[in-house]
Amino acid sequence: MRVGVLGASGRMGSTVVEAVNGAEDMELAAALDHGDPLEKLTEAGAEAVVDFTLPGAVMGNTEWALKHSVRPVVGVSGFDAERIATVRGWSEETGTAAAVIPNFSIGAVLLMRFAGQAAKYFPSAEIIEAHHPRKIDAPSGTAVHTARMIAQAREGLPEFPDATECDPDHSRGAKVDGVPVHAVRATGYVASQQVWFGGEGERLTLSHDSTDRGSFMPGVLLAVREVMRREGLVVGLDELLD
Ligand SMILES: NC(=O)C1=CN([C@@H]2O[C@H](COP(=O)(O)OP(=O)(O)OC[C@H]3O[C@@H](n4cnc5c(N)ncnc54)[C@H](OP(=O)(O)O)[C@@H]3O)[C@@H](O)[C@H]2O)C=CC1
Ligand SMILES: O=C(O)C1=N[C@H](C(=O)O)C[C@H](O)C1
Repeated sequence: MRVGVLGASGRMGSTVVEAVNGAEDMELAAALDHGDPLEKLTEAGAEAVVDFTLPGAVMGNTEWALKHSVRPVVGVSGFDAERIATVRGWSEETGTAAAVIPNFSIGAVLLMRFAGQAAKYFPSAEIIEAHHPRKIDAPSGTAVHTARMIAQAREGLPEFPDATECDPDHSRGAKVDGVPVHAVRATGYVASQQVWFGGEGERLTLSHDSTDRGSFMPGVLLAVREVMRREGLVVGLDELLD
């Protein structure tokens, strides 16, 4: 299969270029970055395109890819429910499959799955995510997706207990789908996340660390293979794991 990469000079994009070049069933059709015309994808016969640009660029790229029958595998963060609905609409309209994957690392995906499983058993839950200081968005896409899974699993249950009345500096974190999320940006981190659950007389902590961007590559290659044989929109790698 012929695969294009957008954001190919970036931290993730350059790692994806290496991974595609190393995959026996894939050929790198085009490696594009800022200023390169998207037409190069169709000229090079790309069937799928992996997008690791930035939140401000990704929607235009995805619309273009879908309208030109190039299947997008989107790794860029910042996908709220509205963006997902828009991409689903384009995918349905064009009959072209797509994938939006908030986190390609198997460990992070399992953490999210376990958080969804645990959520209904605990009255309290908070998310702490930590990333390298060059990340431009907060909270992380992974934290947003995790919060959504926790909120879905807790539908109909009481709100988290919290007596805070005064918090002018938002020390209690951002509320994403009602779940407090705390974002750390610090040298030495690639991508880490913890979910803290609290119950009467007990605590459960789920913790995951990506220490190298190689951790995302098996998931990227899996998503490319799957988007080539599926229809519609896939959201999250969880759907693609056995
Ligand atoms: N889903 C997942 O598992 C993961 C997702 N991410 C997400 O991926 C995204 C990229 O992260 P990262 O690689 O660290 O970021 P980088 O800033 O290192 O890379 C982004 C690259 O995209 C380029 N770019 C920006 N706009 C365009 C455009 N319109 N067309 C083509 N290229 C463009 C940038 O160029 P320039 O610098 O010139 O602007 C840069 O080379 C982020 O949203 C991040 O959160 C990251 C890791 C894992
Ligand atoms: O910017 C990053 O580095 C990462 N971004 C994604 C996110 O926002 O969740 C995935 C991973 O956490 C790394």
